[in-house]
Amino acid sequence: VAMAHLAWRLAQRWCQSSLQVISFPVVQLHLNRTAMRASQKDFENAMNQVKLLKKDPGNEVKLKLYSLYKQATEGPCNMPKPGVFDLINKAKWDAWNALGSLPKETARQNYVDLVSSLSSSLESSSQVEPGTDRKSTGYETLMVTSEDGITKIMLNRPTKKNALNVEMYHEIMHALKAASKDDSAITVLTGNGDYYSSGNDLTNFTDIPPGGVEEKAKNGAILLREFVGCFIDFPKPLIAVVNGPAVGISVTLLGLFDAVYASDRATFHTPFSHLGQSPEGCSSYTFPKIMSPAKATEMLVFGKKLTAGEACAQGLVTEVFPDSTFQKEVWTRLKAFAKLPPNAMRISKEIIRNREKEKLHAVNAEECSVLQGRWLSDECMNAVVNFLSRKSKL
Ligand SMILES: CCCCCC/C=C/C(=O)SCCNC(=O)CCNC(=O)[C@H](O)C(C)(C)COP(=O)(O)OP(=O)(O)OC[C@H]1O[C@@H](n2cnc3c(N)ncnc32)[C@H](O)[C@@H]1OP(=O)(O)O
Repeated sequence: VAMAHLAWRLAQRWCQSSLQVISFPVVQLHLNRTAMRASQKDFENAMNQVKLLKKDPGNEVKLKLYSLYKQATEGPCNMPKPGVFDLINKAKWDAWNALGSLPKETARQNYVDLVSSLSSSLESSSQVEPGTDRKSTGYETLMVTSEDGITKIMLNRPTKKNALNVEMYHEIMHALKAASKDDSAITVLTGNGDYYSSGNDLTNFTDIPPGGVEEKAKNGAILLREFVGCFIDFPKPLIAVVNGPAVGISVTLLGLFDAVYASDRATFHTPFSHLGQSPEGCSSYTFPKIMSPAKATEMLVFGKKLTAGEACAQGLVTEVFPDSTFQKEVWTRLKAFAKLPPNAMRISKEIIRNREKEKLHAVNAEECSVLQGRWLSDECMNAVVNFLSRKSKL
């Protein structure tokens, strides 16, 4: 009842503000309007043009762009309809669904035409030369780039401290799968803005499906297991560039990375007991191994927050850098790593990880099953309600 009440209050608030946060599909390159039928290149150029618009075209246009983009890339909407309280995703779903069986080619052309009309009415900030970088397309919660042998996956919800919403979980899995197959030598995860990540987006708990909270918890456990599984199985060196504070699942996952570089501004906090929850990301296994059972207990059970220096002393962080030189020093180092023979790095990682893989998957399954129960507990529900009704922060 408390959750439903809260969700309703959130819905009322979001009615006024939610559409402000609908983000654009992204990509690159500039517009070519010579062909009658829009080519894939025209489409990509148009997507980049959208990204460069200086002025916000308004929610209605953004929804139109979103729906045409989805129709052009995925065809008719066959996603389940989001719940009534999930206002942003429902607005997006409605717009996409309204396009019915519009052919992909027509959607692509309409997208290009719409962007063209916007570009002439709204000044764009700059032109990006074709092919100057390799930003990946279509992510709403991430910025993914690939250059110098490094695929960089940047969490990109800075106004929400890079909290992981359901879409971000899916996009990270997608980006990791793509990175595992691309020609980069190493993969980096980092955050945009002042936080690395504030962990699970606590509003994930408010969108209750028709099957109720039990179904929500079950779906959450399935998603979490698949998500963590992607980190367990990732085949290339995976490096975390922890640019600021990290909370919850963004901390626990660090035990599955091959190296962790942190700014001295970063902190590491897993307040699971405070939230009525329990450890995930295989941390119930990796943390005691990395830092001793007692130190792991201080973090995972008592919620002790570590500074970057402390996390380094405990072995969770590989090296700490002053914030003022963090990016420069870390990326210089990463570029040097990326020049090493990629197959040798991959095979060396494999031989290290293979010893543990089965165990890690078993731990992941158990943690998800325990968490599924925790999410249904009063302790957890009260903690989430308190955060969302602004009664508490970490
Ligand atoms: C499929 C499900 C898998 C679940 C896996 C299990 C994972 C577990 C975890 O990760 S547990 C950790 C959960 N995270 C938290 O409890 C953090 C909650 N956030 C905070 O305590 C604070 O926001 C803060 C300390 C991170 C930052 O505080 P402050 O600097 O004062 O900023 P704001 O609080 O004003 O935050 C700005 C803006 O971001 C929103 N926000 C921040 N973190 C989260 C979050 N985790 N979930 C949802 N929203 C978050 C915050 O509400 C503000 O939004 P607003 O501007 O008010 O719209």
